[in-house]
Amino acid sequence: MLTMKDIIREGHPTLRQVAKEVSLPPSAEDISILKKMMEFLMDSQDPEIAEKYGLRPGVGLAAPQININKRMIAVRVEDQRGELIDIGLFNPKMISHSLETTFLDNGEGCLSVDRDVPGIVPRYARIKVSGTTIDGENVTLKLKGMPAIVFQHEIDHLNGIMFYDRIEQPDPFKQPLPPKEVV
Ligand SMILES: OCN(O)CCCc1ccccc1
Ligand code: NI
Repeated sequence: MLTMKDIIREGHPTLRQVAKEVSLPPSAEDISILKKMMEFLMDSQDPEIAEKYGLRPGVGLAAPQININKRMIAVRVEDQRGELIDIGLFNPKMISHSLETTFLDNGEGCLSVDRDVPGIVPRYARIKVSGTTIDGENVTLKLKGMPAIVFQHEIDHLNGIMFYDRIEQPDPFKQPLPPKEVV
């Protein structure tokens, strides 16, 4: 099982690289890696297992965070209806997004960042993501709310982007402007 020692921390060069596309159909090895990433999220969200193995709870994980420079992400998060989105994707791609932006009031964190970095992290409010599942199925997901935010955080990792890169400086709590009204 993956534990925190498998997760690289900021300063490790892999977190700043652009990850490579996974060749499809996925190899047995890539499938195994993505399954382990999904299992990590499940373990990290189980209070007993998380406590036993010292896991920080996570709602998403990108392969570069375990020092694998491949375009693979796992997401395990509830949507606003309380539906669990529990998915691993090869080569996820944001194919469209809303003009409208959103953000988490308490900002974001990262399993690869062992410090609090306060500030507003602007994200698109609604996105469409395409990708290939563990079963080799091509899917397109329409996402909003927390799932949309988590997917954007994970896809950023595949492009070497950390959440704090998006915090407005010097005013980290400056509210992003709403999209211009189309008159
Ligand atoms: O890359 C995933 N990871 O570092 C775990 C934290 C995920 C996450 C936390 C807050 C908002 C969006 C995503
Ligand atoms: Ni992260």
